Amino acid sequence: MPDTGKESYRALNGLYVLHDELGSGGFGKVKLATHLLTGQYVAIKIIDKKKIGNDLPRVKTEMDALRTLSHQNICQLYQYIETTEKFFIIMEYCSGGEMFDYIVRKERLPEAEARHFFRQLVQAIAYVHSLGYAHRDLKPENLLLTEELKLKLIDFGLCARPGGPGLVNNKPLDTCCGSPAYAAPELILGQQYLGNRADVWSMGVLLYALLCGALPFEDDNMQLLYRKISNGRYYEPDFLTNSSKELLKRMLQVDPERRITVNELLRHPWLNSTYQAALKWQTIYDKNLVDEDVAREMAYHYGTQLGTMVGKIKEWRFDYLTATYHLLLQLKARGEKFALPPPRLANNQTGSNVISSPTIHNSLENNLDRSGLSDDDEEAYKENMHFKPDRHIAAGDERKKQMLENYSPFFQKIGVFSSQSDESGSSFTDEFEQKMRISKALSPDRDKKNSYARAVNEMLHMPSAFTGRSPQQRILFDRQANVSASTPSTPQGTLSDRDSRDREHKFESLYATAQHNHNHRVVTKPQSNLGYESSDKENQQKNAGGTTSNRDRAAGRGPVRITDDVARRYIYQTPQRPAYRGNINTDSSDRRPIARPRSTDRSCSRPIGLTTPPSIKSHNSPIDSPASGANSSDNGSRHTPRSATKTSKFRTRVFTSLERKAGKMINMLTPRKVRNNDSPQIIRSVQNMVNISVTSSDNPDKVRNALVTVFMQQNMKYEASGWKIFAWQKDTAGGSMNVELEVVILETLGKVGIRRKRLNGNAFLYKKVCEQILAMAQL
Ligand SMILES: Nc1ncnc2c1ncn2[C@@H]1O[C@H](COP(=O)(O)OP(=O)(O)OP(=O)(O)O)[C@@H](O)[C@H]1O
Repeated sequence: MPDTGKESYRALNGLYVLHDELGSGGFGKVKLATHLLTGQYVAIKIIDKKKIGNDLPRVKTEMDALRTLSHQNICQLYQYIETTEKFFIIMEYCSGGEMFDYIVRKERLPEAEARHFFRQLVQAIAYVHSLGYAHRDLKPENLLLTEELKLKLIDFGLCARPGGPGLVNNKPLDTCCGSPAYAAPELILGQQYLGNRADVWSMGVLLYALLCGALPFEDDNMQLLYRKISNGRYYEPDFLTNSSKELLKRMLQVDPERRITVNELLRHPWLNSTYQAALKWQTIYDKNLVDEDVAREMAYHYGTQLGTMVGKIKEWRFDYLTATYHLLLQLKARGEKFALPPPRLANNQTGSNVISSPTIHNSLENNLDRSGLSDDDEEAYKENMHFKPDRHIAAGDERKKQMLENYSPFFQKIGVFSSQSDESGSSFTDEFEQKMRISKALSPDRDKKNSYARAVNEMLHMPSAFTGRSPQQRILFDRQANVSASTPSTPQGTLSDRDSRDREHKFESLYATAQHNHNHRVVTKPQSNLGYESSDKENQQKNAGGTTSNRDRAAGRGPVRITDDVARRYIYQTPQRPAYRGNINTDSSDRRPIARPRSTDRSCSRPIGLTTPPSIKSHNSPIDSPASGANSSDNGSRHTPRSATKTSKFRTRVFTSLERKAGKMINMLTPRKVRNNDSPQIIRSVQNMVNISVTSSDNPDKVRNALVTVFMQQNMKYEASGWKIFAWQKDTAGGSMNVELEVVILETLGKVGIRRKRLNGNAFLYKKVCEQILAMAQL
């Protein structure tokens, strides 16, 4: 049966609302989403089972690792859902984007800042190794940043745990994997190797990239690249300090036996220079400890005893409960309110005798050690905390249209709820969700709007299995009952001391809030202590007026005013001009969308020096993790390794930024609206934009034609749709790169701009292509 899209996402109904795409891999995509109960953003990796085929073990490997690993510098797994068609991996959302983009923006990092990031990477890797894992695919694309520029390691699809749980990483592996430019010599020579030693080499390459803005080993020719790596000779720029040079030398040591170990790294003077405290690599999360405040809040919401709730949390089932716990814990760590909607039952009592850690996460998580940053670094750091890469901004209007289609049920719900707003409590999302599912399951072919509306209506009158009352009756009951008398005390006081208005409106506005916030770009920053960056004047004005704050709204608290304006925003459309396609390849199989190839194992059995380059098919080691053992080699031809696409075209000063050359360092911005269906998107704010090139033209048609002409001249594959042009190109490592260029109008400058976006693939190639195209277009 064909994948009907929405149907295959049914498992998320009532739990999450999907938003823009954050990135994509060979097997699927990663989407931004809102966790409805807490109103917090999450990232959901959606993997299509049909597409992964024999690579299923890689997903299992990643899942096993993510379930085990929990560390402040590793992207936290929240929930895992498997359906017949898909895997949904729900994770912490890292809104700061990829480390790669950060380096690109800064060209190269000052030593203190490089140290600041590198310390966090070493912490993560020391922890990973301590649990017997090796990551084996370390590169800047797999390091994400949070809004606060905390580093988070992702992508454990290639990791190995050779010794099994709890054993030190000392059993040799022989599966060569990862990205060629980051691979250790012993890997590319096809020798057996120790995963932890190989990771240290890749970290050396990473450190070099941070400090120099270039890769130490790079060549278009794979054979030459391998030769350079196995010789271990690289260029040392003069600006590197002696201490940096010494550290790099020890990490990029060809002989793994002589290479610095992670333990030595932790104590190395370069890492600790100017820092007051030694590196704390241990995790701040202890699975045996549950935060009492958070558990109490959840117990209150779910109408159960505290002891029972703690027990449930400690099962770490990675279900919605686990996700809710982690998200609340994060809110608490940031010093924000973490209230859930009112309880389903108002008469449950608290338990006691709980092992709890009310302060541990809070105190540790907030104490990211910045003592090694100078005042200047700190300023630059703060400034960059507001940097957000392009891909995290609202996507085009086509997506808005799609969202309108996808989420019309939510508007149905909003309609019902707003008419009930005085009465509606917030304790019935579960029933609602259940009803929606039942309704959809029973009548998949019926008009969805009607079935949702009916479900909502029925739900409002459906007697609860617990109380026998319908939600409407229960709201009245809850109001009459003295809730505070039956609610447990918390360290902050009784629950009734809290903002009851927040609670009453919470569920009523959950669905509305998620969509409203997202579409109005009330950025639900996980790190909202940095201040809100709403671009929505309406919201800012409301804030100034002292009504519901953006923060409250972002957290799903407080009433959401649903105006016609909200609905209007959904109808902005991407200009639907007939798509015209490049003249290169008319074979439909070669058209967009091209899924980003994943990193994958590749065989290194053929040592360097042979005329035929090593195959990129995988071969497996019996010593390797059991999961990786099932990766069959024939799969290598199905999925081009993403890693192979990322690093081959790396020249000296690869990070030389296009924006810098143009003197137009520009930051992320929020798209507003389009003028009409035939006009490009209008960008109002031009402050700090990084992903937009300003042209000298005020004629969008001319700019678009110029771009298309260059694509044609260059014989590049492209496809134009409306004001967007998608292009893709193969790189020497066998992968590909996809770029999107969009013609936009920069309102304040009165000029046409070109918004660039790397959809997937080799980041370095992306930069090069963008530079070439824009230079040739002479705009
Ligand atoms: N938690 C997250 N928060 C924000 N963005 C994310 C998150 N996880 C992934 N992304 C984005 O999605 C992209 C793809 O993610 P990821 O590398 O995990 O996919 P993949 O399919 O495993 O890719 P690969 O081909 O490298 O195996 C990342 O490069 C990143 O830009």
